Amino acid sequence: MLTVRAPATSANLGSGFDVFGTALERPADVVRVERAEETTIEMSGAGSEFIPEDPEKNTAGAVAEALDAPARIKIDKGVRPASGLGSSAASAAGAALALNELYDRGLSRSELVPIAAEGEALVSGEAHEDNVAPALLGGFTIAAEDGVTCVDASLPLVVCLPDIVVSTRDARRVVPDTAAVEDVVDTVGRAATLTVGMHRDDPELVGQGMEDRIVTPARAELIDGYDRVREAALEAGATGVTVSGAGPGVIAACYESDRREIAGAMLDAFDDVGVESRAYQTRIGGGATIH
Ligand SMILES: Nc1ncnc2c1ncn2[C@@H]1O[C@H](COP(=O)(O)OP(=O)(O)OP(=O)(O)O)[C@@H](O)[C@H]1O
Ligand SMILES: N[C@@H](CCO)C(=O)O
Repeated sequence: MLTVRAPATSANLGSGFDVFGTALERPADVVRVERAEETTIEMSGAGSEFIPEDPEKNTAGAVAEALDAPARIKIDKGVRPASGLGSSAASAAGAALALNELYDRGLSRSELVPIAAEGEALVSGEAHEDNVAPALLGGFTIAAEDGVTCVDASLPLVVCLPDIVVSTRDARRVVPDTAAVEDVVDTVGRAATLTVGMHRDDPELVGQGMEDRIVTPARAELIDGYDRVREAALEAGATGVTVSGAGPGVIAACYESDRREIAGAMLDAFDDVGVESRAYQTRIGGGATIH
């Protein structure tokens, strides 16, 4: 079978709601495909018992449909669903790259972004591209109306995933409909700072740019212990902390030398509020790869 490894991703990064995303070096989904008369999906791995194998309800199935590429698809989940680590997007991006190759469709990775986003539309109601873009292209991505821009960054990160489920669909319901002009001005400044920080692989600038007054405060309410975990990470040396994607994952930017201490502090802080969690010491990585 043709095999693709598709990385977890972290969307928004605070100031870039529905626009910014980064590929993570780990964890990842492994998607295997072979030609078939009709699409079937077999799931295994992290949280796979909660993911429908019906192609009409699975992000990989939506991609097979969009590419008119029926296949037997096997997905080994490294990324638990409803995590804020782009679980649904990893399978969609992996399937898009794999089926494009299997059927010789000849589409570029950029052209596959809107196709993989069909999978996101299936599960969250909107075809936002901020997870599938980095999952396909790697690095730090800016998914805007006019297309995706990619920066080849490799900043160290810690992502802590509590044993809480927050679905993207639910987390989108708490996003405010309006924002005060001064908050929009603050967001523009922070988003610009973060973008420069990514170009320079500068943890301080990226950390400053991860602050957000508009979407993150509403989402933080859905994550038990968020404020405590954020404080603990900052005290341990994180340069910025925010909700990863729609949550419940929490992401910290940092220097490599502080990663281990930050991971421990975040785990302890979740533990203090009675929530089990696991931490990934990772960095911004590349996009999906064919094996
Ligand atoms: N192949 C798939 N992998 C993961 N989740 C899937 C897949 N197909 C369908 N789903 C469904 O998508 C939902 C998980 O997607 P959701 O967007 O809520 O989480 P996420 O991708 O981990 O988070 P985020 O987008 O915030 O990073 C679950 O309801 C799950 O059953
Ligand atoms: N930008 C999306 C990412 C989650 O899939 C959100 O925050 O809702």
